[in-house]
Amino acid sequence: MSDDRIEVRGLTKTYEGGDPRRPALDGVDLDIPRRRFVSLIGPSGCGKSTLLRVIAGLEDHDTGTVTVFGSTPESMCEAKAVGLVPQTPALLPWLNVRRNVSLPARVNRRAGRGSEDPDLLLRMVDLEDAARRYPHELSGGMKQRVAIARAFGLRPDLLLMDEPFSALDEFTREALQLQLLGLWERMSTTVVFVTHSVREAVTLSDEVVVMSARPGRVHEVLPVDLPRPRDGAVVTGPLMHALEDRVRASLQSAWEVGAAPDDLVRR
Ligand SMILES: Nc1ncnc2c1ncn2[C@@H]1O[C@H](COP(=O)(O)OP(=O)(O)OP(=O)(O)O)[C@@H](O)[C@H]1O
Repeated sequence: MSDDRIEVRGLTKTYEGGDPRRPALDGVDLDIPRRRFVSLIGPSGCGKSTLLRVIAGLEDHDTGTVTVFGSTPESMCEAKAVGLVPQTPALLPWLNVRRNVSLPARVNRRAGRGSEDPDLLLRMVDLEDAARRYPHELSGGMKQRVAIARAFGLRPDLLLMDEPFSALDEFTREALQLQLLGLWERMSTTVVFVTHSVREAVTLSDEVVVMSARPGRVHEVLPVDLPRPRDGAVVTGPLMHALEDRVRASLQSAWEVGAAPDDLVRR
């Protein structure tokens, strides 16, 4: 057990009422060192969200072990050391943007943790001018920026993000990716990011974890040796395209594993 990484060993999980021959997770092994940005990608239903929720301490598992920087997921969760950004931002509708973003400061004071200056966070996601607006007055992209700023406000040791940009148009998505990287570089948080976009996974990550369905487990971990910052020249360069092709090929072979007859898969 190490305090400088997330360690997942032999993790299995079958949901109540689910078919025991088709666990959501079936022997997941994974190491994520502290301060890395790691993306999970894989076919629909391969268990990405389930893995995220188990690491977050929000979901039980059946067998195997999960330790997050030397602690259990549940104790990390209780200590407010883990943040979760879901696909749909859950903002408090009766609080304006600034008060939504400053909410963690109050929670953190109770948990004895420091927190980040809300005005700095709003600047970093380019929302200073919207500080007094209410959630119903914001676009989808703005709401997600508020949710991300708020999540970083907790100064979490670990931030788990479940397809946070999937509902956004491509232009907004790319702008938010850059803002997210800016926050991550400043806060040195460990980020685990679920996405269906190969380009997004490669743009953001130090490593891309490709998962297979049936069995739901790690198929391959691909390092992303692109320089940072990931500016225009980097994300349009030949190395970027080569890495995207590499991830696509891995996804294809992960998909072929999932498409194999059950008796072969489970042998
Ligand atoms: N609450 C639940 N109850 C029962 N089964 C569930 C539940 N949540 C997920 N599952 C099942 O577990 C498996 C993995 O689901 P999960 O949502 O983790 O996959 P995913 O890779 O995140 O999928 P997607 O990419 O479509 O979001 C699927 O077969 C799904 O139907």
